[in-house]
Amino acid sequence: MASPKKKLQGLVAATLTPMTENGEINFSVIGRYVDYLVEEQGVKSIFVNGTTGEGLSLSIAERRRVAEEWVTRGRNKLDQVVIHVGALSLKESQELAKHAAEIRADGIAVIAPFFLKPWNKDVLTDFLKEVAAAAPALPFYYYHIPALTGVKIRAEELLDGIQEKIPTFQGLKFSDTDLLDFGQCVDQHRQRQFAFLFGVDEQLLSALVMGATGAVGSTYNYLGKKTNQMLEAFEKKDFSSALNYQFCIQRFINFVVKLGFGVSQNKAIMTLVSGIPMGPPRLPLQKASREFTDNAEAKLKSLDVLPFTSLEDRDVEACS
Ligand SMILES: CC(=O)N[C@H](C=O)[C@@H](O)[C@H](O)[C@H](O)CO
Ligand SMILES: CC(=O)C(=O)O
Repeated sequence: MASPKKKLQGLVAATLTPMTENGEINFSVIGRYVDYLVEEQGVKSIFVNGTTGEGLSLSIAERRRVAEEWVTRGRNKLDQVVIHVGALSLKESQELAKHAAEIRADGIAVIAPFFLKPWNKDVLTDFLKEVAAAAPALPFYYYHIPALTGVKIRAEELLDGIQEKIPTFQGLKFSDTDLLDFGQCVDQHRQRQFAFLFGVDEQLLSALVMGATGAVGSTYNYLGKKTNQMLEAFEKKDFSSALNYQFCIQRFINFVVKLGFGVSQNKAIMTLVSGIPMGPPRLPLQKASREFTDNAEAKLKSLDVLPFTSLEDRDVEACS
């Protein structure tokens, strides 16, 4: 059984998968990427090969190599490296789970299969159980993202009795806006020491109120520092500061959502903010436009959330 050694908590960056202009994975920048997260963003845990990492658009061989590179580069620098091993094929998912254990990742996460779908809780649990069993020593997290998988089984229902079926079950990554469902997951399992990781970055403060123990998200790659300030304010019960930080983050996310925001745009923003080239996404995604990047840059500057912002760029929106 998985040792509930260290609980996954705080901010977890959902890593982007850097690519070269001709669409191959650019392994050479992953070391710099780790240092950037730790030193510039104060983010010490990562979630690899998920939505943001285009995990489902990579081959199994690529997913293995990407996972290996993050684990290797993150050694002695990162707290935890969780690998998303979800796939449509149970066999592939098991292979990836086993591999994650071999390379000594800190945990695995799985989304619901989304083409031929499980239609009820028991079938979904059976699938997850088979994957978890391929890595019996690794903490297992269910990754709930109904808008993308189309599997709308409520997390609260799924969690009911799950540890009896999946002894390594250790928590939930909840990427949905249904705070009734999320709150009931926390309420019903509080005593079990599960990790409740929220995945809608622009609403994290509401999830903290509901008992989230951490968060996994794409924007922590470049808004990690700002979000950490929100977490600190929340810890200190300084709710008005926490709300100011959340609103600041929301102003940015709301702005880019209106322009069209997803993995491609996250790659462009991360390249801009960190200076580390993330490259284009892989088809079926398309590279963000130059216009998007220019607009996002101007917005980040006006909000004063980034190191590159100079005082002259401040305006009334600036978040302090
Ligand atoms: C659908 C998706 O990619 N969700 C991410 C994590 O689950 C989030 O980090 C979002 O990118 C973020 O909340 C912005 O909407
Ligand atoms: C956001 C997230 O958790 C993912 O990219 O999978």
